[in-house]
Amino acid sequence: MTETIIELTNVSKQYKETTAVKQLDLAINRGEIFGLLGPNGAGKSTTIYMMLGLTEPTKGEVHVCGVQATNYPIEVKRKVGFLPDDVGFYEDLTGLENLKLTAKLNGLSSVEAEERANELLSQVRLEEAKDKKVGKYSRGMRQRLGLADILMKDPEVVIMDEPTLGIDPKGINELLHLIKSLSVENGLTVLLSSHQLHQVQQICDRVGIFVKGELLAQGDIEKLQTELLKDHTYVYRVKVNNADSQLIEKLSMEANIEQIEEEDGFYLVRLKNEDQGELAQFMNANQYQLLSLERVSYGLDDIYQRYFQGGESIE
Ligand SMILES: Nc1ncnc2c1ncn2[C@@H]1O[C@H](COP(=O)(O)OP(=O)(O)OP(=O)(O)O)[C@@H](O)[C@H]1O
Repeated sequence: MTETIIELTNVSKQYKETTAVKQLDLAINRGEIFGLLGPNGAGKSTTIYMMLGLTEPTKGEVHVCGVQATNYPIEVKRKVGFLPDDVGFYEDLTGLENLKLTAKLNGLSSVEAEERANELLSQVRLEEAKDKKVGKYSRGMRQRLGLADILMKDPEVVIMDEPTLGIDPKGINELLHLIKSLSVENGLTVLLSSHQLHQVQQICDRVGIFVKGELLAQGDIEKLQTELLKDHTYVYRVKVNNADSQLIEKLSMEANIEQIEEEDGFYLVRLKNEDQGELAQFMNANQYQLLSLERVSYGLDDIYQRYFQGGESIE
């Protein structure tokens, strides 16, 4: 049976004139990896801070592990591990020494701390670097140590804000696979934010697409594909020999035309249905010489790049 572990109900966050998050309903299930996907400024960090009880929603309710996050942030902190942008470690101490300190702060004895720290270092694949000073770690290694640090308190949920930022491609792959295996092995619920579709696509069970504070679509990648691609099924790339300034205006008055834009000397025309014959007829009737007419097939990545990455919302 699925159990909701993070639940946002009609949540909005207003900063003066900026609406950072708008009427957000979101339910994340225990054990799943959920990706908050969206361009910069979409409202991902604000949403995460509200889940952690670090900022108060202007409207709506946030529950995490059954706790009302806004009123009980300390309770939430006990159950949720948060990996911030850059975890503050003692740079002059080794990875192992840093983790042992965290373990002791969590109430473990010296012997237990040593044992648990070593266990976690091997889980995050840092055994070989455990005696190296953290100041010498790469960003990817720091993030992995950060994960070990939050796993020390056995959290039910791990939340990460853009965890792969500033890491090289190999490090990104290692971190993403590590997140996936930690979630599977420990039954951890993971929420991570990212502006990179191909990253969340690799490991997330479900993804929510955020644009300008609104969750425009959510579901597994397959569902997102279907939902987002359905609006982009009938797109044609058209080349006209004698195009003039009136072409777009005239064409947009045709019944079957949903949208038209110019790109690199071509027209990209989105039709309401498959009837491309109407397009050819229009050109003929208006004395435009059609040089080419071809169907464009989009992938999810194309749509994300085109309509979301730039911060525009889909029509
Ligand atoms: N403390 C604040 N005061 C005023 N406006 C804010 C504050 N925090 C965020 N905002 C605004 O709210 C909107 C959402 O920001 P948020 O940081 O949540 O987006 P994001 O998706 O996490 O983007 P990024 O990846 O750039 O952090 C932005 O327009 C931002 O400028």
